[in-house]
Parts: sequence; structure tokens; C-alpha cells
Amino acid sequence: MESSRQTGHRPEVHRVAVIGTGLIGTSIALALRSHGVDVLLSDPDPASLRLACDRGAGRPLDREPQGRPADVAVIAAPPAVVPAVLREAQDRGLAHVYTDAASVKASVAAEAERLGCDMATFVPGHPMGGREKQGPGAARADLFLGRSWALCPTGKADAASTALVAEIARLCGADPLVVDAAAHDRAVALVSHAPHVASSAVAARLLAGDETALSLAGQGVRDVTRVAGGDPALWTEILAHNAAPVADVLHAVAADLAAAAEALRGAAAGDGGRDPSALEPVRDLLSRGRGGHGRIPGKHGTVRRPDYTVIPVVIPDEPGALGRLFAAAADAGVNIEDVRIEHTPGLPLGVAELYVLPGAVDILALALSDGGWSVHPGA
Ligand SMILES: NC(=O)C1=CN([C@@H]2O[C@H](COP(=O)(O)OP(=O)(O)OC[C@H]3O[C@@H](n4cnc5c(N)ncnc54)[C@H](O)[C@@H]3O)[C@@H](O)[C@H]2O)C=CC1
Ligand SMILES: O=C(O)C(=O)Cc1ccc(O)cc1
Repeated sequence: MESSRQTGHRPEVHRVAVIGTGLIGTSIALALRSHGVDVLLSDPDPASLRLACDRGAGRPLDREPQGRPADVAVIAAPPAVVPAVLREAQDRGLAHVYTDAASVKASVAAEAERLGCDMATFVPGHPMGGREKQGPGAARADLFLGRSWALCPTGKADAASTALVAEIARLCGADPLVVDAAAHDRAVALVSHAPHVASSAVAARLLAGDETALSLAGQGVRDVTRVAGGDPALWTEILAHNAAPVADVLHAVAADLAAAAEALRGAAAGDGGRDPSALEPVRDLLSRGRGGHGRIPGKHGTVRRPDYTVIPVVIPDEPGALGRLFAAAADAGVNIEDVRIEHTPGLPLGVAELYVLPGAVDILALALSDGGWSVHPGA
């Protein structure tokens, strides 16, 4: 794949307009705000816009008197609407330079060109960080830390436009990577889009599982199916815009799965699965899978997500328990950076996993233990 990482001079970004204040737009806005960038926000959904503003991601664009253009406008809306939104923003001179965040690049750029957008100032982009949740409530300023951020300028893009959009990526803690749009789409078919469908296929089987089966679910199935929690409407749109490359990967995955199922069926029919040679295709798949997993690079770049320490705390499954736990942490002067709840249906207790900065672990563990909580640091 043709690609290059950007280096060198860093242009200054003072003012950014973010159009689409969902998960990605609000995360970008929060990251830019943390660097003191003036951020203007817009979204056709007033509730999304209000929540993004209330979270400190910026102020409403439509309350701004038509002033000087922003340095950059970021369009963080679903792929199908990006070209029309771009055209409209360029027509009213919203910014000097434009980018988007859509998960597919070639079709979006082609449609923008067809609509007569100015391709000299449009640098299509794709931040490779995300979540399976939507909307501004799920946004995080650190969503893109240490991730790649693809930039796919067409041949018509100004170098200065590309440099400015690369700076947006860097301010969000990501590594900008210039890559051809078609190569980008083939790459994300392999590393994002087909994995999403495969995850959904595994997760869809769970609909047929009974309560006993589901109560046995551990971390493995949670890991494999996490992204299947994404929005089906958005993902159908993403897949529609990258259909052929995704189909190629899925056909190969399906062939591997069919061969594994066939081998297992044969082994079960023979001697109950104990003949090791019957399972050779399965062993081969597992070995290749381990090899492929090993090829996923660690997070690159110098910026890393903060290393939080997890403190598991047993909580009763009753109204107000979490509130009391958070209040106890606040009394101890400790900020909870993130929280996950593990709960087994039918049991009166669950576990709240509190994510805190390493320096706060001892203070919080002691304060919670003194307060009668069942705390399990290091578990
Ligand atoms: N969800 C993820 O993990 C990632 C998504 N992306 C891409 O980012 C873009 C946004 O996705 P999310 O933030 O996840 O979705 P989201 O559903 O959280 O937010 C999308 C926002 O766009 C707004 N919107 C819809 N039509 C609009 C229009 N015509 N003009 C302006 N805003 C409009 C919606 O009201 C909504 O607030 C998509 O293109 C997606 O492919 C990129 C990286 C990761
Ligand atoms: O949930 C995650 O971990 C993701 O990586 C999500 C994601 C979804 C869509 C993208 O275009 C890019 C990233």
C-alpha cells in the first residue's frame, strides 16, 4: 500500500468547526478544546448539539455571527451525507480547509467531486479510533490517542490543506498517515469492516442461546462481540460504501469457517473428535489465527492512553449502590476515570470495576475498605 507518515512543520490551528456532534465529532471537539482550540459545533439533531455543548466540546455554530472562516471544518456525519454537507459548507465559506471522518473514502471523495466540491481544500480523513456506542454522550477526548488517522487527499488537494488536517489529527493525539483512498478502503475492509461483520455473525448466534448458556459468558465472547454493539444503520451504510473489498475478505473467512466446521463434523462422526489428524484443518486455522493476531501492531507513536489501574469492588444489585460508591470515591478525593459493571443475572451482587490513575489506587482502596466496601485491588 502507498502510504507515508507526515513529519516536519506544524501549522497552527486556532478555530475549528465540527459538523455532526455524535461520537466522533464530539470526541474530536473535546480533544481540540483540551488544546485551547476555539470549536464551533453544529448538528441537525438539537439534543446531540446541546449535549455536546454541555460537555464543553464547543459552542453552537448557528449562534455565531457570520464572521471569519474557521481554519478547518470537520464533517463527522454518516458517509452518505458527507458530500452534500461539504458542498453546502464550502458554498457558505465556513472554513479555509475541510475534512471528514467517514469510515470509507473512495466513494465519498468521488461523490464530493461529482457534486462540484472544491477538492483543493478538501482532505478526506478517517480517524482509526472509535467505539461501539453512538452519540455525544459516549465521546471521549482520548478516543484517538496513539491511533492512526488516515488522510486520503486526492491529486487536487493543496499540500497546505493536507498539512492543516494532519495537525488536527496530531492535536487529537493520533498519527496522520497519508494513503490512497482505494488502498485505504481495501485496508479497512480487512482490519475493521469484515471483522465487524464477523463479530456480528458470532453475536447473532447468541440470540438462540438460552439463559444458562448466556450466564456462562466470559470475557472471550465479550471481546469477540464488542464491536457488534455498533449501530446497524451506520454500519450498513459503511458496508454499502465498501461492498466489494468487504465481500472479498468475508468470502475468505467463510471458507475457513466452513473447512473448520467440516473437519469437526467429520471428527465427531468418526471417533468422537479424538483422531488428531481429522482436526488438522482446525489446527491450521488456529495457528494462522494466532499468527495474524501477532501481526497487529502495538499502539505506535509517543502518546499513549493513560495507564489506568482497575479496582474491582463488589456491589449489591440494588438501587443507589453505584451512587454510594461514587460518593465514597469523591469523599476520598479520587476521580473515577472510567467504570465497568460486571453482573451475573440472578445473583444479588455485581462487580464495579473502577478505573483510576495508579497514584490514587492505595488512597481509594483504603477509603473504600474503611467504608465497609468489599475491595479487591490486584484481582
Ligand atoms: N463509530 C465509530 O467508531 C467511528 C465512526 N467513524 C465515522 O464517523 C462518522 C460519524 O459516526 P459516529 O460519530 O460514530 O456516529 P453518531 O451517530 O454518533 O453521530 C453522527 C452525527 O451526525 C449527525 N448528522 C446526521 N446527518 C447530518 C447532516 N446532514 N449534517 C450534519 N450532521 C448530521 C447526527 O445527528 C449525529 O449526531 C461516520 O461517517 C462514521 O463512519 C469513524 C471512525 C470511528
Ligand atoms: O470500536 C473500536 O474499537 C473501533 O475501532 C471502532 C471503529 C469503527 C469504525 C471505524 O471507521 C473506525 C473504528
